[in-house]
Amino acid sequence: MALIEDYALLGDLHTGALVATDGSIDWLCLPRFDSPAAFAALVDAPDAGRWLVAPAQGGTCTSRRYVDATLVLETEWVTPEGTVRVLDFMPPRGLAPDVVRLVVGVAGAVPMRSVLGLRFDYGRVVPWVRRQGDQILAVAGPDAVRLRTPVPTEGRDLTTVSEFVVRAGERIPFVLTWFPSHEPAPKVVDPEQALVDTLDFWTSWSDGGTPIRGPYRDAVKRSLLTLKALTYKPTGGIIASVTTSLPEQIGGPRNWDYRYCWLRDATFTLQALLSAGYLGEAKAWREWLLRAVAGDPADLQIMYSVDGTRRLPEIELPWLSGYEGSRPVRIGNAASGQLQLDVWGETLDGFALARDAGLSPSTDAWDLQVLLMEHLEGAWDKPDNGLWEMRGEQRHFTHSKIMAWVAADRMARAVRTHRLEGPGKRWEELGAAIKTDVLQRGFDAERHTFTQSYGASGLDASLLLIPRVGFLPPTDSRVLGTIAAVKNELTEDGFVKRYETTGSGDGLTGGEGLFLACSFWLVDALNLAGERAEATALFERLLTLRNDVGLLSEEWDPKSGRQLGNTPQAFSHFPLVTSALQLHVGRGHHSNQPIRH
Ligand SMILES: OC[C@H]1O[C@H](O[C@H]2O[C@H](CO)[C@@H](O)[C@H](O)[C@H]2O)[C@H](O)[C@@H](O)[C@@H]1O
Repeated sequence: MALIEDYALLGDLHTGALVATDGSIDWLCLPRFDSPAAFAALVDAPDAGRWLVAPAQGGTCTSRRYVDATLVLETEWVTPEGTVRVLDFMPPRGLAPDVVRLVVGVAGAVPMRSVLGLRFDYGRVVPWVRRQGDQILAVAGPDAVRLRTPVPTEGRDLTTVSEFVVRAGERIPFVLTWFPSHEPAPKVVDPEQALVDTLDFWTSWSDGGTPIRGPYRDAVKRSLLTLKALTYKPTGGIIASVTTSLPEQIGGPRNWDYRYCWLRDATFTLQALLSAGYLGEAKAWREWLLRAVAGDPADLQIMYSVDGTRRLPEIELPWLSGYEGSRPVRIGNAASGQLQLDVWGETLDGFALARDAGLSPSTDAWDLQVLLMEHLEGAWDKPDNGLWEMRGEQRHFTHSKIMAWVAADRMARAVRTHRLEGPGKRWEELGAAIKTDVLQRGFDAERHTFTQSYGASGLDASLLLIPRVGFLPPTDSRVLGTIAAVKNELTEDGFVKRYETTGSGDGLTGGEGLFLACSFWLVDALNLAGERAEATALFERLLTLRNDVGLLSEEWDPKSGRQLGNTPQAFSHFPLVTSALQLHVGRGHHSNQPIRH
């Protein structure tokens, strides 16, 4: 079984595939990020669908890398018979999704094997497969897949197997294409041309941002490419991750479906993309948001599907055994029905940032911001589920209230400095009232720290964001006290937990790993407070947790030294970008300021 950090990402801005170091694609949803998986071995076993292309002797590759700043993956095996590379990629989407695997002989003559086991509907449906000339066609229900390759294929144990030898200088392609089963098969792509197109697409996207300099350039570029790969091109929606149910603790039940657009995650992603000069993505995000949240602001959801669908019922898939036995495997996400008050603040903060970063104004966008703010005026003092989406009793989360202050502050500022129309004075007064409330009820004067919720003693790493959002100055003693308390009580091996799960009342059993985003937020809080050396040291340790191709999942287990949770995770890659850029420029920035570097 592959480790979570064994996976590299392929993507075509509609969906994504995960390839393990043994050459097996173990996860692929077709045709869209949140469609049923055709390869679900990731959360079960090879029987649940996968596609292996590797030397016949099997085993982990010798090395792999992405080709320059692209999502073309090059996996190399040095074997006793010779050396072979497999180039894996998903070409920019034409009419249909394709996965291309190009086997390239480098030296000697290497016996190779391809084993394709398609299992539609998350491992459940074995398609009917028939041969048509040099291609095979697999059909079941709404799904059809065509595999085209010049090497012979044969059916074996409900899989399609090719055994062949690749010699130095030879290039042997496999092209897999999905299409709706009721439609004619799409035109076959030329694999070599598709390679050129894919390299061009990613290279020109990567060159399109503000040039990144400094020691963390490569890490930042890889994170930006990963964030871009998590955007759904037709709508501009940004998903949290391509996977569902990779566990927050091996064997545990905290396994969630992240193939959706959280307003919180998308706004943070926007901070990273805007700081890197990607205004086009910011515009697409704004359009997506305007469409998704249209309607009564009271009905705002914290998350939507990539096309803005609201209903995301959470169900368990009992036939899947889970990643290393971590059950249940879930699709859909019940958090979509929760009240998470921070989302208003993050969204309005995102709009403020976009304004200052030079995104052209839009009347619709301002009207929406006013409606959101007006709704929050009547809702900010309610108990909620908080940004960690706790499933226990609702309460007054300090972070949620701080983000309500952010909303009021950004809106009052927009009226004041951008001359936009609205009751600026009223919002200023509201901001002041929320601040007083937080300072009185969310701060434990005896321990000199902010607390997770009003009147409670537990801590919460989201409070590290206080200086970044500008709620208090970074060297305010209450901020420094909170940083010290988090470091003392919420860290393990220097990395940060989001909160202590035991006794937290989060409504869930089991525990979880250290949360990577919170560790980056500690970097930012230290950087803002002038502790640059400590911030840099922690940031550089965080970089060592990335896998061989620069990817991070959501969490880290310091005991086993393994990544945990869904992968790759936007919530880990966007703070990598914003922390790195702030370290590059030598000072911290507020969340609504573009990081000019
Ligand atoms: O751990 C409990 C919750 O975990 C998920 O939420 C987390 O991921 C979200 C997407 O990245 C992020 O926005 C949120 O802040 C995180 O807590 C899961 O989606 C929830 O259903 C679950 O309750």
